[in-house]
Amino acid sequence: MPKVLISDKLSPAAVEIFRSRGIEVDIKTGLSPADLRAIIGEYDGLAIRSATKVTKELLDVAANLKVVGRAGIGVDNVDVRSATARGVVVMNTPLGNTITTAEHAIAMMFALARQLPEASASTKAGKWEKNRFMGVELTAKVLGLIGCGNIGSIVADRAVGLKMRVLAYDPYLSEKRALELGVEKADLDAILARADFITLHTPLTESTRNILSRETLSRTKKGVRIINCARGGLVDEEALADLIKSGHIAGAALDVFEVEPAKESPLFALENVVCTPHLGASTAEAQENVALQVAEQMSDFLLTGAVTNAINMASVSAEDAPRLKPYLDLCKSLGAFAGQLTQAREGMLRKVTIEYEGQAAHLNTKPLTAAMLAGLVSPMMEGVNMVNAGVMAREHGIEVAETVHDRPTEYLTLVRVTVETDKMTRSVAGTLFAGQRPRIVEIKGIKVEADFARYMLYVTNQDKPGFIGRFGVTLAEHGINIATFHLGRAAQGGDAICLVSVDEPVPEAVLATVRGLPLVVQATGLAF
Ligand SMILES: NC(=O)c1ccc[n+]([C@@H]2O[C@H](COP(=O)([O-])OP(=O)(O)OC[C@H]3O[C@@H](n4cnc5c(N)ncnc54)[C@H](O)[C@@H]3O)[C@@H](O)[C@H]2O)c1
Ligand SMILES: O=C(O)[C@H](O)COP(=O)(O)O
Repeated sequence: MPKVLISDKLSPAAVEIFRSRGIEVDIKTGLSPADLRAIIGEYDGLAIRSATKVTKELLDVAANLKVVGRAGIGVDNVDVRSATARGVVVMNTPLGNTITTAEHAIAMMFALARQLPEASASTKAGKWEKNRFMGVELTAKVLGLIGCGNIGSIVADRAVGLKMRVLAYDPYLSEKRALELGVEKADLDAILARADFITLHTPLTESTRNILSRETLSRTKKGVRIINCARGGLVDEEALADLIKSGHIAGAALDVFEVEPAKESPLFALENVVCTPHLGASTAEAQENVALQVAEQMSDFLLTGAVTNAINMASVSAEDAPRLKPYLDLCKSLGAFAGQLTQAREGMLRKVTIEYEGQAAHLNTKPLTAAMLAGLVSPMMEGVNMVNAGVMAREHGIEVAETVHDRPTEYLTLVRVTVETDKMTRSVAGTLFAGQRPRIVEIKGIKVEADFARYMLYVTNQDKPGFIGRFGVTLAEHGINIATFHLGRAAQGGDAICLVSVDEPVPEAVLATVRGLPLVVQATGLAF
């Protein structure tokens, strides 16, 4: 039974889902990195929010970990690169808290415009300072959005409802989408120059880090108010504090900070600054949504192989997962077959072409290609699986091409892999027998029909009398029992192949003897 650790505060809905799906779950929040490292080896899944840091050091000792599920959006607390390298799927819940976070940004805008926190504190202190708190109206003001994805779009929608004019800066925002949202597509300079309020809704990346820097902040319209409910690090906090003190910026509302938990900041002492402790996603509704979603997604993955909302792997829907399962086995085995032959012949792998024909051409081929690559490169690289095979292949300079054929095929369904090295090109094709059982049907264009077996021996030879007898006797002399025996040839008297399944691995010394037999071109032992 898979075992999952919940290491941040998640709605109890998650626990219920895991348990109802038969997954063992432990809840241990607030662990130190060392304590988490000490126990992570026990778990197949780790469910987190933003507090747990999934570092390379943690992943290095997470021997059984298969999936990290982020109940929320941002995965900047996860070393996705290291997770991918270790073959761990990282998934998030991209829509569960978007409305709640957009509402927090709007709430922050109102709080800033009317100085609600200070007014409330002053009133509760019995001061009744009616003349101190003069606000500004939002109607007809310009709101500048930096980032107009899921959350930015909802903020835009609400702001349009408030009769604000909305400018949006987002390199991926199309004119059509801007029109639909009722926003004006703008560049960053236009936002800096024209916006009365600027709100950030991008992830923290190399291109967005410090997007509101001292330099860009100093080019904002005088009296602008800044809202950040996205990520700390998007705004230079020190520069922001200086420009508020100088009177150029009228105020700021921050839910996120460069260092969290934020215990001190030059901004905390300022009147026109509203701060919340990363509460953007903190509503009962959003937390229920993300907890349910992450638990469903992680359970589906651990129990059925379905992949939803993964950052580092192609999706496999719950509906597709059972249909793809035999194909994943077929592709992994075909890849392993081609990979073991290629390794044996010591050519540098340059290019892999994967062709899908018949029923296979109508499937979600991305995971199938990933499984094929995993099988193919695993004889050459350690720790490869479907998550990291593509990255590993790319890192080793292997070009990967995928072709889907819409043409009649002899088989109901067919997958072919062609491997090019600097010495040769070789292809292997397979089908599913009775829709379930992976079967090899072609090697190097030569027809052959064989099931995959745990141990196999692949021999190429000249099609002349005498080979089969000597080969059988050689194996018998070494006590190797042949379970199945399959032959194929390109033409009478031409190149021939022989694929046998055996009950145990064929020792290298026996392979050497087989290679020395008359008519044998090469012999390779295979394990699946
Ligand atoms: N405060 C919170 O509790 C809270 C809650 C949820 C999400 N968030 C954060 O909000 C951010 C946005 O979330 P989302 O769901 O809208 O993500 P999203 O991926 O739907 O949208 C992000 C948008 O940013 C745009 N973008 C990327 N680089 C950009 C750049 N250099 N300049 C301008 N735009 C750029 C993208 O094109 C995309 O449209 C994330 O970082 C997320 O972690 C915070
Ligand atoms: O990216 C997110 O989803 C938000 O930052 C929410 O973070 P939290 O789950 O820690 O509240």
